[in-house]
Amino acid sequence: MGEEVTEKPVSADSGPTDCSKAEVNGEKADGGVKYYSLEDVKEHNLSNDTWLIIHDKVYDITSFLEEHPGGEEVLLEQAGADATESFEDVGHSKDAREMLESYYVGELHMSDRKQETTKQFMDPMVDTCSGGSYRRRHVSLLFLRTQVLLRDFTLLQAHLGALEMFDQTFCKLNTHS
Ligand code: HEM
Repeated sequence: MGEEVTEKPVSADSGPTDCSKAEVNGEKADGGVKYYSLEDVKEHNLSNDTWLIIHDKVYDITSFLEEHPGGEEVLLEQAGADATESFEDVGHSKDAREMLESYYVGELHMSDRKQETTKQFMDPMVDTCSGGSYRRRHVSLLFLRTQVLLRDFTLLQAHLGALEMFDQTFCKLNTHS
């Protein structure tokens, strides 16, 4: 293990035009972005060659293992795999997210991406790529909507009460006249 990824740059005329057509094994699509398949990433599961996938991005974190404040072990457990969930479960800081950039090597191939993750990327409500924050946002939105509905319902009840009072007063006036 620990072998190099074969990088075969694609020439402009023969190369794929979008990442869904890009071939695997670190092949470049237009724009110079490299795409790796899940199988490619799996090969980098050693302590001297450690890759991770977080939010469909591929990171070579070999040099970071010893620096990780959460310890080397937790990273090695995820070596060569998708660590998005564990990364988000810990609730890493903004600093930790920014650190990721230094280890970026490419993108996970479109065909290996999970539906849910792709949806998070496309959802304009999401300002981070965090699955946790996606869920939290939806729960709080649901909470807000329930509050609005309850408020509307209370207003409606008050409105109906007022109408009833108006009707009663009007009827009394009519009976007296
Ligand atoms: C390459 C990706 C990662 C980076 C750059 C990173 C970075 C960091 C940083 C900077 C901290 C300090 C606290 C903070 O600022 O949030 C931290 C803490 C931690 N990380 Fe990571 N981390 C990565 C991946 C992971 C993964 C995949 C796991 C779990 C499997 C993990 C588990 C932890 C834990 C448990 C702590 C807490 C340590 C503590 O508070 O005692 N990290 N990480």
